[in-house]
Order: sequence, then C-alpha cells, then structure tokens
Amino acid sequence: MSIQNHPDYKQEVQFLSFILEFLNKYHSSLLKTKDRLNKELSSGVGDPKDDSSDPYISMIINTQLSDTIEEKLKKIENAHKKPYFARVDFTEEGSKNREKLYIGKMSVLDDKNYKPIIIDWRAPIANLYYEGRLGRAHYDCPDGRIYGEIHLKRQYTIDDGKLLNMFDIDITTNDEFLQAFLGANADNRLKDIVSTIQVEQNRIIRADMWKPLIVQGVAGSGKTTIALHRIAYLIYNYDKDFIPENYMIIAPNKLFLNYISDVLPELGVNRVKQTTFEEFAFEVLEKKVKIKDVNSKLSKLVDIEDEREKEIIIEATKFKTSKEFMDTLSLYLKQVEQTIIPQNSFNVGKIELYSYEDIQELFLKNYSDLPFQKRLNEIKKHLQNRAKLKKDELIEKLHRICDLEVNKIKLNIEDTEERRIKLTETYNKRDELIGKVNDFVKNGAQNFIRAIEIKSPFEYYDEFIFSNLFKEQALKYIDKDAYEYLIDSYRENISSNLYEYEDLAPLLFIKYTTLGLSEKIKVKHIVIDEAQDFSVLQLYVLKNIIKDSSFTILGDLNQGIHYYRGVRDWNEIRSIVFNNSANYLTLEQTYRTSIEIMEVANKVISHIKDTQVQIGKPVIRHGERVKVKKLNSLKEVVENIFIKIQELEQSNINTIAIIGKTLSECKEIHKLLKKKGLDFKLITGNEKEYSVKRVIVPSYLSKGLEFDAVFIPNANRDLYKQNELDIKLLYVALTRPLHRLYIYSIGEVCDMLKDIECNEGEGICSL
Ligand SMILES: Nc1ncnc2c1ncn2[C@@H]1O[C@H](COP(=O)(O)OP(=O)(O)OP(=O)(O)O)[C@@H](O)[C@H]1O
Repeated sequence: MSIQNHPDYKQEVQFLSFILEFLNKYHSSLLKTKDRLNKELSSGVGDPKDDSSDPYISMIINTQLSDTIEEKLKKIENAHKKPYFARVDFTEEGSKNREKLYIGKMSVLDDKNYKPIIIDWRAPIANLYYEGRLGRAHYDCPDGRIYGEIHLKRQYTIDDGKLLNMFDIDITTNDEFLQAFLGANADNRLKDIVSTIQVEQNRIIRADMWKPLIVQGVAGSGKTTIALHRIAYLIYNYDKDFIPENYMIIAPNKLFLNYISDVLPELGVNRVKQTTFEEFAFEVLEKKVKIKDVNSKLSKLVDIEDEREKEIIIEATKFKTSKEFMDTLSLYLKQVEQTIIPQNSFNVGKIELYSYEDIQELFLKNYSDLPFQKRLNEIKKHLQNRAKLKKDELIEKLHRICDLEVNKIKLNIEDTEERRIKLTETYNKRDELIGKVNDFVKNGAQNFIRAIEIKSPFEYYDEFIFSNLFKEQALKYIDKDAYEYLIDSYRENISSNLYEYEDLAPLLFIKYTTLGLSEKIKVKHIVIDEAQDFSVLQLYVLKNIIKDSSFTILGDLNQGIHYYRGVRDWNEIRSIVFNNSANYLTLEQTYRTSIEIMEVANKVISHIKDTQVQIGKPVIRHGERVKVKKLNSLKEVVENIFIKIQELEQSNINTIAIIGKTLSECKEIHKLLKKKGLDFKLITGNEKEYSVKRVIVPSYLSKGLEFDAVFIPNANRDLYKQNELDIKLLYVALTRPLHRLYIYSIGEVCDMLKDIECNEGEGICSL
C-alpha cells in the first residue's frame, strides 16, 4: 500500500509538521540565548550556563544538566532530520486514555505542561516498543510494573524531515524496517540502531547496571553496537548518580575507536571515556612506557614454523596472563609488604615514641586494605599525634633537667664569670633541645616516613620476575624452557626499555597495591569490547583495582585469535573474576552478513572441535553465492581483484577490504595493486584514523570492522592450516563482509574451505 493511502497518513504528516515547527522554535531560541551569552561572555558578565531566562528553554531535549548550548543545538539539528522513528499506542490499566507515544533518539517535552511529546528511546516506557506485542503488555519503571494494552505499533521512515514510509507491526523482529536497515551499505563507520534493536539485544542494553554482565555473541551479532547503546542507556537512566566521564569503553585499538566514534555522539552522548587497555594502563601507571606492538606476538606465532618454539611461547604467555601468575605476584607483594617498615622504632633522642612492632602492626593489620603509600600516610598521622602528645612532657622534662643543673652550678660554683658562663651554657643547651623537640614534633614523623622506601612498580616488577619465588612458582606450572623463554624475552625487552602488552596488567596491580590509584580516575562502569582477547589476569586486575565499578564484557570466543592469552571459557571469567556473580547472555543472531556468507563462515569455524564454538544464525537476507577461485599466482589474484573492482564500481558497493592473513602478504598485494593504479590503504595497526573506503588489512586487525565487499586473496592450504589460530583468523576475515565475499586460492584450497562444493573445471568452487 502506498503511504498516501494509509488512513492515518494526513494525521501523521500534520504531527510531523507540528514537531518540526516546535523544534525550529526551540532552535532559534537557543541561538538567541547563545548570542546573548556570547555577548555577555565577551563583555565579562553573566554565567554561560544560565540559559534559564528564555521561555523556550524549559522545553528540555535530553535533560542532561551538563549539556552545553552547543550540544543542545547539535541535538536539535539531528532531531530535526528524524525526530522520531516509532509510535506505540498504549492504554494503562485503569485508564481510558489511549496515549500515543512517539519514540525518538531524544525526548522533547512540551514547555507548557512538561509532558513528553517525544519519548527518549531509553525511557522505561519506550521498552513497550522493543519488547511489547499488540494486546496486553507491561513495562517496568521506578514506581513498579505498569500493565496495560498496546493497540498499535508503528514504525516510520523519516529522512530530512520528510515522512517517507510507515509500517504497522506486531513484534520488533525481523521486520521490514530491519531488512531495509541491513540491506543498506556500510559507510566506513558504525551507526546507531535505536529503531531496530532486537529483543535479545534490548535485554543486554537494559540489563541491571550493578550486576556484571558477560555477553558471548557471534560475529556480527551487534556486540559493539549494543555496548555503545548500553552506555547511552545507562547514562540516561543513572544521570543522578553518574556523569558521562564515569563510563569507560575499552576497545582493541585506536583504529577501532575511530571506527566506532560516531555512534555515541549520534545517540546524543558525549564525554564518555573511550580508550584502549594500553592507554588506560598508562593513565593508571601515571607514566607512558614503550610497549612492544600488541600484535607482534600474534604475527610471530602466525609466522613461526617450528612447532616446539610455538609451544614454548604459548605456554609462557598463557602462564604470564593467568590467575596463577597473579597469585605468585600477590605472594611476592606479601613479602614486600613484610619488609617495607624498617626495624627501627620512632624515637626522639633516646626516647621511644612508637615501637617497630606497633608501627608494623598498623601497617600490616589496621590499614591492610590500603595501598602501601596510603598506609604510610595514615601511620604518619599516628606518629605525629604521638609526638604532639609527648611534646609538653618532653619540654617540661628539659626544663626540670635544666633547673637541676642550674641549682647544681649555683651550689658548687661561686658567683663568678665562670658560673655565669656555665649557666648561660646550660640555658642555651636547654633552649637548643627545646628547639629540637619542636622541630621533631613538626618534622619527625614526616622524616621517619620519608625514609621508608616504596619503589616504583617497574622496579618491583623487575625484582619479582628475577626472584627465586617467581622461579619456584613458575616451574610448578610451566616447564623449564617456557620459564627461560619468559625470563630471556623479558630481559631482552627491558634492555631496550620495552614492555610486552602482557606486562601491563601485573604492573597495574603492583601500582595499585603499592602506590594506589590517582584520584583523577573516575571510572564507575567499564564496558569491554572484543573481550575474548583479554586475559583472565587483565580482567581480574581491572575488577580489583577499580573497586566499586561495574562491568559489561562482550566478546566472541570464535574470534579469540589471541588465544595464547585470551579467554577460553567465559565460566572461568565468571568464577575467577566475578565470584560467580555475573550474568551471562548470548547472541546467536547475526545481522551483518548474508546467509550465503555466514554459511561459509560457520563451516570454517566448525573445524574447531570445541563445545564453546557458537554457530551464527543469519537474519533472513540473501546475497550472492560465495565463490572460491583457484589461481596460480598472487599476480593473477590481483588481476582478478582488479577486474572485480571495476564491476563493483558499477554497483552500490561502498567499502571494500582485501583481508590477508599476514602483514607481509598484505604488503605484497599492496605493491601489486599500486602497480595497477588501484588506491588501497594498507592498514598496519599504527593508524589512528579510520577514514578510507578501500583497505588492505591483515585478518587480526580487521576484527570488529565491516565492509560491503571483502576479498580473501589467498586461502590456500599452506597459509591456512587446520589449527585453531588459522581457523579463527580465516573466520574473522570471512565474517567482515555485508554483501560480497570473494575467495581466491593459489593452488590447493585449505581444508576448511574444502567442504564447499568445488567446480574444478571452471576453477570455481561455490557453496
Ligand atoms: N538490531 C540491529 N538492527 C540493525 N542492524 C544491526 C542490529 N544489530 C546489529 N546490526 C548491524 O550488524 C552489524 C554488526 O554489528 P556489530 O559490529 O556491532 O557486531 P559485533 O557483534 O560487534 O561483530 P564482530 O564480533 O564481528 O565485531 C553492524 O552493521 C550493525 O549496524
């Protein structure tokens, strides 16, 4: 049915015009306020945040108190293009009023009665759109559960302020809206999905903030997107308790952060901390150290032929990122703790004010919850108080001694010049000692504490690695070769002032235990994306040092390419890190890839015989058949890619990636493509900006990204062997495209793609 024939069309167009008019007025009133404030600012009067005098200001768009006018203006401009995307008609139990709830990315309140004209998608009542079906429904709000009836659920396509389409639906699943959304091409940034959030995604977004949440989701199931929507949701619903700066998202690298950087501002959220684990570690350590390329170990493992060498590196790294390593480090820090306080008492002269034993007790027992440095600060207060208390007594004693001495002199020496000299000396001595006592009261405790050495986390870590304790413990878990590899590689790195990525978590723990965290770290909720590549140790340390923070952890074990350190089983994280208190949810539906592409990816990942492997279920969206073409050389592959790209240019394909296995393979292809005049950007892992539409990228750096079309230049059996790492690297590459996937193989295709029916005659295998 054409939209114009819809019985409510006229009414809907009228409503849209009303809203647009409303927003226009608000916009111009804000502009006026901005001008006034600018004038006031430049003339030095007025408070820039006080915009309450304007009649339109009481109409609130997203009631973030800290919003600046600039932010509000931006929000209105966005809202103007698409003020809402859905409507739910709801009658609350006991009421006769059928409310029309228009739902948008941000709320718009009527300035006269403060009633919402548009409801923010994050508001409790908006849950009716995501979870409710026609008929009896309910939603939860701070006052409890509200029951009622849904009469209508309608979705709108509005673009640039024009109503283009509308659909009446029942459930928000697999509807036309979603299909249209998924059929669209990837621009080179992730986007918001407020209008098509699915039920299982909605539950993750709206899950309780204070219960740690672990999400296992297949490639393309929306984990990254949901992570960002969840932050936006939490910021809106916990705005009284937290500010955006209290939220932190940790992503694998800067390129990825750049790739996701549009989503939160699109959702009207700013100032959320978006960082990598390394950057956060530098902030905690209050020092930037040189870190070996995060992917260097992975690329080494990808390249090494010698199986034993590989085994040693994996064993050593697994240990270095394990709970056992952490326990060993804790044992070492316990030893350090015992020896921090020197075996001296706190004395003034020969008088003991605090015994070593008492100071040690304060350090080890009374303040055992605090970092070493903070314990010393507390102990200093005790010493200072004791010194102050003793001051009068000491001074009185000095006066008494002096008086006795004076009497003695007066009795024994006649009133001569000699007696006067002796008396002056005695008084001087007394005054000198009183001065010393005063000085001691002022500085004694400080000096005592200052003499106690707390080393830097780097020094402690160094001592730890080379300690006998570490050797003894390590050899309980790993063999001698792995231990020696661990020590030798550490020594080699340190000689060039380098640390490994895996050193960061223990260093953070040492910093926390010894010196404590800077007040500047305000994090309260941590969202970790691509968490499958985090180690138990990293998560454990984060959980333990950011004391009362809560967590949302999202990842996909199928994509765990840093398997030598990463998560192998989410249950391990639940028990070791969260004491079994975390919720665990899964996402099986995949939204990115077509059915044809997902089937190939699923076949490949099934080669890992592990119960943890999760098979993705694609949303019903068909695409082109996947083809594997056998060729004889990389040159031929590049020729083929060249021709295909000419074809793709005629179609609606925006972003294209060539995904190799190793960086060296990518470099080679990059050179060949350059010769043919094709401009592709080689991604090496050091980029901070993600702006181009055509890239050549090694699989391990393509994690999290997506493209309209993907070329796998060589999936032959020498490159992709049937081992966990190769299977996962291939899986990651195969799950990046939205619409087209082209696979080439120079010679014999790898075993994982062999299952695909192969038409050798044409050199083409297809599923
Ligand atoms: N409910 C949805 N409606 C529309 N599009 C969606 C929805 N959920 C996910 N998508 C789309 O699916 C694609 C994959 O999402 P996203 O990158 O967040 O998934 P992911 O689970 O993090 O993937 P990967 O693990 O492969 O990195 C994106 O294009 C996203 O916009």
